[in-house]
Amino acid sequence: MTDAEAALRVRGLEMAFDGVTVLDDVDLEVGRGEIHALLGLNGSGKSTLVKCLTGVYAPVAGQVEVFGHHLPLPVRDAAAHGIAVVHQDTGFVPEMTVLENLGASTGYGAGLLSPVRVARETEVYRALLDDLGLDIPLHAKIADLSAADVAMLAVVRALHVLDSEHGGRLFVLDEPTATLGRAEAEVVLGLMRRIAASGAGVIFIGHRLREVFSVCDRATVLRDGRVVHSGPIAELDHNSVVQHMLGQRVGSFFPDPPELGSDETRVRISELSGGPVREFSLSVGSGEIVGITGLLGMGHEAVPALLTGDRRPDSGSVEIDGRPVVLRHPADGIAAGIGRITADRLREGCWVEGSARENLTLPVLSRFFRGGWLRRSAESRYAAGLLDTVRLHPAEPERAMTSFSGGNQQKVMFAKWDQLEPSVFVLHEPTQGVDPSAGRELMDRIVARAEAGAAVILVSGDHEQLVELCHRVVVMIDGTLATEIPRAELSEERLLLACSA
Ligand SMILES: Nc1ncnc2c1ncn2[C@@H]1O[C@H](COP(=O)(O)OP(=O)(O)OP(=O)(O)O)[C@@H](O)[C@H]1O
Repeated sequence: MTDAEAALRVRGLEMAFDGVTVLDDVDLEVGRGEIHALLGLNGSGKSTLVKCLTGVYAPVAGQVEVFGHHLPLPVRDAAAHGIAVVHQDTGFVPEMTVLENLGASTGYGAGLLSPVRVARETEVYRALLDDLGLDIPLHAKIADLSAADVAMLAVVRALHVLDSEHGGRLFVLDEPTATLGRAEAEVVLGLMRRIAASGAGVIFIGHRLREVFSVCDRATVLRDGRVVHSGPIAELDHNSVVQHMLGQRVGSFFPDPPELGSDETRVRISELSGGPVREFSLSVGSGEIVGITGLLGMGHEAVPALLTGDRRPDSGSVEIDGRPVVLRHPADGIAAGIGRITADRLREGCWVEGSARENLTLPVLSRFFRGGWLRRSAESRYAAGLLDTVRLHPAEPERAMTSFSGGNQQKVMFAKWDQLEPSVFVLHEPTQGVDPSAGRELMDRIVARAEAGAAVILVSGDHEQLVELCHRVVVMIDGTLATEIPRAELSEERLLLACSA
């Protein structure tokens, strides 16, 4: 690649946390107009590399060139150098409105004598959202939006930086589609193609390899902080990518669901209504894995909160093992034996300021008190054991959640709920942000939980996962159950058709 063709050149990048090397002599080249996949298992160093490019972290050594300009390290004011990023953690302030969040990120009205120009900001962002076909109210609070809308807004914000006077040209997307259904992910992928076609360099970090293959030109694979492969995407396939990530051959990416032994109903949901969900009925048997899906906004993403007491239903009933359960509060769900993995781990379900131990033992803390004293070492040993069950290495329970990679945070959340051996396990996008190998491990655990007798409800926009893992899948349209597809008839095409019917 000549100087004129390169959007980004990274040479010999080194980064360490507390003396532990996490990026080791990393080279990366991204051309103008190219979409470049940055791939690797959870914790392989992808996000850290991006954070070095944006100045969040100061690398120990290395060189970074953007469009032929050598950037002194640590990078300062990445946007001014033309680098726009959508991070996994969007950093939006939940209590502020969409407009306030977007405006704050580009510094409107930041000076003493430059008041916030609400009308102008509204106009600019309305036009950007309209351009992308997004119907997100600018005056809604971020906290009230779905995870998918928030992901889209993060792209809008980065796009605005690219369009701004800073004139950004290198667009980095760190798992922008992780919480999105297929149709919504397509919007983001389409946006990436447009940005690349305009001559920008695009780095795409994602674990959904189908998306990577559909949109990327070249790929670089990191393993334990080192580049183990870099080249055209056409030279790779699903298996070879995963082999590069793992450094060894892998088996299937999905386990089969367990054989169904009995037709005993574990959970019966009858005419449940609340939020966008209307008169939703579903029965799931012991050992059964049932998927719920739909296009964004069709109500499937609101079902988990109704089933776990996070949102009080307006009407309808839920029975577990023939006994009615009242779901007014999350504690009601836990008491009834309902476990829940939330789709948005940073906002719900995870205490990000806490350690892995504090997160893991929260639901069972009383077990570790003796004579009014917390037996910290027993608690810590127990937490380490749980980390081992999800093969999280290193199994260091005292580490802050913020220092775990996104996929490893998801593993901690899984272990937290799985330890309670729920009789109904409601999983909302359980493998989002998890690499294919760790995803397989989590899915094995899901199957094991079903084999142990739980009714598993898998709410997901990942059609491939639903097809492989579920005994049947129900599709929601306009808040109600529209179609039910048995395993024998399940295919991604069938699901897509049912969702868009
Ligand atoms: N602030 C931090 N302090 C200490 N260690 C960190 C910190 N941030 C990341 N790490 C460690 O650096 C390594 C690389 O993490 P990074 O988040 O870059 O991985 P990743 O490839 O982006 O993973 P994922 O796909 O799960 O997002 C991991 O071992 C992680 O635990």
